Amino acid sequence: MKAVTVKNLTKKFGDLKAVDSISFDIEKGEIFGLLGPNGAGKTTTISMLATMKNPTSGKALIFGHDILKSQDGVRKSIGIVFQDQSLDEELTAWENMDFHGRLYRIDKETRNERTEELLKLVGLFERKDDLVKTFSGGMRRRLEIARGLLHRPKVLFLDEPTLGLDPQTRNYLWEYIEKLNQDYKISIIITTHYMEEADRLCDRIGIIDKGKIVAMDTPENLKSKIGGDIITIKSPDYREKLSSNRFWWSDKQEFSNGFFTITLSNAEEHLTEIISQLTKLKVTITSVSMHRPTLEDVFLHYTGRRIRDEEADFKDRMRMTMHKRPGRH
Ligand SMILES: Nc1ncnc2c1ncn2[C@@H]1O[C@H](COP(=O)(O)OP(=O)(O)OP(=O)(O)O)[C@@H](O)[C@H]1O
Repeated sequence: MKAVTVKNLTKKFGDLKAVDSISFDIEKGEIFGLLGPNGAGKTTTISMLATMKNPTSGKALIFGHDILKSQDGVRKSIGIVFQDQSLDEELTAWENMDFHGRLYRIDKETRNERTEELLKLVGLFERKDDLVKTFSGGMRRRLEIARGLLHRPKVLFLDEPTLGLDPQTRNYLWEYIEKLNQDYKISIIITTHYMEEADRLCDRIGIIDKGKIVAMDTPENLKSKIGGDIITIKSPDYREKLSSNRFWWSDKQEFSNGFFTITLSNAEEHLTEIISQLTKLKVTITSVSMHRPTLEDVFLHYTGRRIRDEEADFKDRMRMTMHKRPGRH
């Protein structure tokens, strides 16, 4: 049986199709990523799968439980860590876990056993008696993940698990996520707008834009489908200086957000010539870089746009500011 089956799932808010007829399957033990910019429809998708929002149309099953007809069955099968923190800051780590266990009617002995095991898994056992309000952002996120696993879900939803965390904490969290996937063999659905996160963690990725899945495969296959190497030239006036010019060196050229991107094989052999041609045409070149295709290139290839990192970073900063406000739970 598939862990998750999604068929033509759609969610409309008024005229807006936030999720537009998406379909995918997830295997048992697989880490599946939904990668896309802010507003792409990632949170809405997992809210429907977690029975928190009803779809406008379409169907989804979690280990055979229909998200509309068997909501209890779905809820028992899933653990959720959403973007907004939902821990009680005035309770200790242990108390937060215990409270959650009671909600799921887990008996005391099992609760204690699992709480100890999970707090050890996420490296918080030593801090079990400390109030959550003394925890850093990364520790809180780890505690939320441990809590989401307490009732032994078969599928774990992680909505932007490392949003707003610094790179080092993000790395630690990735290690914990990998470890729990290996130790518990649970299926994990991650939403993220961080390409590196999707690349590192996910067995397969669905690239989502404006409510639609535009590509779906393993990170490696997605990148290799791009073909060749990528040369990125930052230039404010490329478009105006070259207008409709196309060069022999590649039929794959994109211009987006002030960056001119050329895809071709053996890029290093052609780089000097490309730069000299552009210089002759008086194109202003601010910087040049050359790399193997990344998931950002994959996104650009399928959508003609970049994942708007600036906007995402702005959102991260806003969230951090909000979380630092005293008294926020
Ligand atoms: N309750 C709602 N009412 C109206 N529009 C909504 C609602 N929830 C989401 N949307 C809209 O649906 C679209 C998809 O939002 P969603 O939150 O699923 O995106 P996302 O990919 O998760 O991005 P983010 O990480 O910013 O949350 C956006 O245009 C958003 O404004």
